[in-house]
Amino acid sequence: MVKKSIVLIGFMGVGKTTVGKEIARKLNRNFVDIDHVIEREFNMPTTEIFKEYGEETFRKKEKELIKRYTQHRKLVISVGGGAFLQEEVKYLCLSSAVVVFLNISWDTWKDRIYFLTRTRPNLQGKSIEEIKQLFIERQPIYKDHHIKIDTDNLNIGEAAYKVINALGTI
Ligand SMILES: Nc1ncnc2c1ncn2[C@@H]1O[C@H](COP(=O)(O)OP(=O)(O)O)[C@@H](O)[C@H]1O
Ligand SMILES: O=C(O)C1=C[C@@H](OP(=O)(O)O)[C@@H](O)[C@H](O)C1
Ligand SMILES: [Mg+2]
Repeated sequence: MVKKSIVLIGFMGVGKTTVGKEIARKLNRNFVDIDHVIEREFNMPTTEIFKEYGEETFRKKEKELIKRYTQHRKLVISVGGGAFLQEEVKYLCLSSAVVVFLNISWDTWKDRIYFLTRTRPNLQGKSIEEIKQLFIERQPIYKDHHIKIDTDNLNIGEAAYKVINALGTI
């Protein structure tokens, strides 16, 4: 098994946090969810950070923390769906970790929307058409990765298993 840290990327709600936790449990590694670390540092949920300080401040902190955690080996790290908007973050992850893109189709994703809007500032106040547009616009930022896993029709355990299997092949 690779000794590098594993970084999970993909659109909001694809399962980076839940699947990441499960991968870490199965591999007996420590798990870091960058959004959770940011929320702990600001002592408020992401939605409040966006409202109080703005997205730019959030992105700055996100980059700082990703820089810190990608220096470690053997972690499983879930980054937010917008982290790869920052070229430096993308470069840091690709050069020091194994980047796993969790992929989901729009058809599967749209059935999850009701679980997500309350906690995702970038979905709030948007119509389904606008969210679909964001989903499409975001796809290019995930195109650089080491492993791609299609998660449609997989439950959380199956998705974690598929990632671990793929890690064994590189
Ligand atoms: N493979 C899956 N099948 C069904 N539901 C899932 C799957 N992966 C994640 N979920 C659910 O989708 C929601 C968002 O998952 P989460 O891990 O927070 O996504 P992300 O961190 O990518 O934003 C949660 O309610 C989670 O339980
Ligand atoms: O895609 C985005 O812009 C964001 C995704 C969120 O993480 P998840 O991808 O874990 O939902 C979180 O970092 C923040 O709300 C911004
Ligand atoms: Mg998450």
